[in-house]
Amino acid sequence: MKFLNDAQPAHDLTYSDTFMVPSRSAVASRSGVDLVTPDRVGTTIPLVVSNMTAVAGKRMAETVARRGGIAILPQDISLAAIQDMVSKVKRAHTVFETPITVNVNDSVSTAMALLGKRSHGAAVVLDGHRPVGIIAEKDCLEVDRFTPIHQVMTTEIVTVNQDADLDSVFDTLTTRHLGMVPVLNGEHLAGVLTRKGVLRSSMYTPAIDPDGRLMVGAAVGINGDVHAKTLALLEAGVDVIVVDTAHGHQEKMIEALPLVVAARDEFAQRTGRRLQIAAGNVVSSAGTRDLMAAGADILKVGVGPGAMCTTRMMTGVGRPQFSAVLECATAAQELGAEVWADGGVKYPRDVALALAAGAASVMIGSWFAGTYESAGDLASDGQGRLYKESFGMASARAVQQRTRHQSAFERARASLFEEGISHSRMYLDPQRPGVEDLIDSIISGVRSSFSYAGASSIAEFRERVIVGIQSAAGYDEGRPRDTSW
Ligand SMILES: NC(=O)C1=CN([C@@H]2O[C@H](COP(=O)(O)OP(=O)(O)OC[C@H]3O[C@@H](n4cnc5c(N)ncnc54)[C@H](OP(=O)(O)O)[C@@H]3O)[C@@H](O)[C@H]2O)C=CC1
Ligand SMILES: Nc1nc2c(ncn2[C@@H]2O[C@H](COP(=O)(O)O)[C@@H](O)[C@H]2O)c(=O)[nH]1
Ligand SMILES: [K+]
Repeated sequence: MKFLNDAQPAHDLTYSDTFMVPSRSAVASRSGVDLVTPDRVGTTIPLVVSNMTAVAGKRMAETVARRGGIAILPQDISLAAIQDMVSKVKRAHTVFETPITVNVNDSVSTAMALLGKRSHGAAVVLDGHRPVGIIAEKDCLEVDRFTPIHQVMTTEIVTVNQDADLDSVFDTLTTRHLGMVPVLNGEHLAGVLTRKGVLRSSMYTPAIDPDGRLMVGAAVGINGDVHAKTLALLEAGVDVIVVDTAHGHQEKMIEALPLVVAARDEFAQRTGRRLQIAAGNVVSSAGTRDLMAAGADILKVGVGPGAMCTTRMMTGVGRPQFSAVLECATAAQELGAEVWADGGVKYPRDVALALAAGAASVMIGSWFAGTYESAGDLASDGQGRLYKESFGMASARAVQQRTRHQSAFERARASLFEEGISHSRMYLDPQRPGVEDLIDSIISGVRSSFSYAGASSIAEFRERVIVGIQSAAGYDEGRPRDTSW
């Protein structure tokens, strides 16, 4: 990366302070841009879903991995729940989407409660294991909540065989005006396909493990038996370990990392698979180097940019994120490591700028909280707008949950150090209510950024991109206006 006119900034920069200047480009098509990440995790797009309880669960993990990213399951969840989630992600199909299923004898209220869990807008109705109908929200309007589903479902359903080619499935969906089709393996339901899903399968490459199953990561904290916790996550089948704490550049982290590395190496010796270890959060080259020396392969960068984060207002500590990523990525790459830019992403441009600063991948939490696939339950406000509740992992709410096994005194003490928001509403964008809709917009934005820079890969983008510094008026000029002024 070069600064425009070689102007070294006099102060630290946020994503909003920066812009990229187009260069002469030989990239003929945005579709030709390859976004495979250089962090050796195995993702094919540079997106990681934050380990936040309100965001990353099994539906998020499966959906994001199918499009080439990865979600990190939070450290606050019990091992049994992690094992269950990982096994569900690993059983999910890499092309067919996992449907919502209900039983013919379930009530309409059951279907209504489940429809908001995925973006299909409909559930497949099963009689035993056999699909016999489809139920959508429109079928549930103006009927009694206790009505059995078989009385209101659509029974004339079109299905496709699992061996059908995707082009013909797309044609079937288009000509029959269908939102989705169940995919059958014999009589059994193997998944569903939607028009957008078929298109996406032609544009994205799933993030898969050596056995061809979708990838998922998990986080571990720095307290307790870190070695045993890491081994348990590895045994559960996770594909990357994230050692996560607010202040990553602390000695407890430097002591914990070698324990994580030892567990990873033991696992590698037994299975032949050596996974990457991400650790953070840091915002300086000194922090980067110390955590690398302690064994981190990937550094997680960001203190205070997160949408749920009150650290900067509580403590004054942190660092504007563009500069933090730039400094840490430069230090990491000198020694053969990579960084993830963690937090503060609100627009596709922020992802492109994080990559310009040298990130190998970008972590997103709150933006993805406002989607069907995030972990929370869908709610509706007074005006009928749909939202999900989100909260920070250092909020009173998360700390209470995390410390539930400690003494009342310990819990009260921990609650004094709250550095996050406990309740926030993340509204679903009516145009982009599913996480894949957001991924589409991010990835199309980033592919386009790359083509403006004349880069067809992350390595080339880093090499070629020219970054300028703008005033608040410069940023404002770039915003679209949806009303006259
Ligand atoms: N990226 C960011 O800006 C931030 C992210 N978070 C996220 O919140 C979650 C919880 O993290 P965390 O609060 O570290 O909780 P943890 O439960 O992981 O505790 C971290 C440990 O580090 C000790 N510690 C020492 N100094 C600090 C410090 N300044 N901040 C926090 N811990 C410190 C704590 O001791 P003691 O409690 O006794 O002080 C505790 O033992 C994580 O997912 C983290 O990523 C939280 C804040 C900022
Ligand atoms: N200071 C805090 N930081 C938090 C908290 N919960 C999460 N986080 C960090 O934010 C990012 C996600 O950023 P976003 O802008 O996409 O939401 C996450 O990965 C953590 O590093 C918190 O309670 N306090
Ligand atoms: K913030």
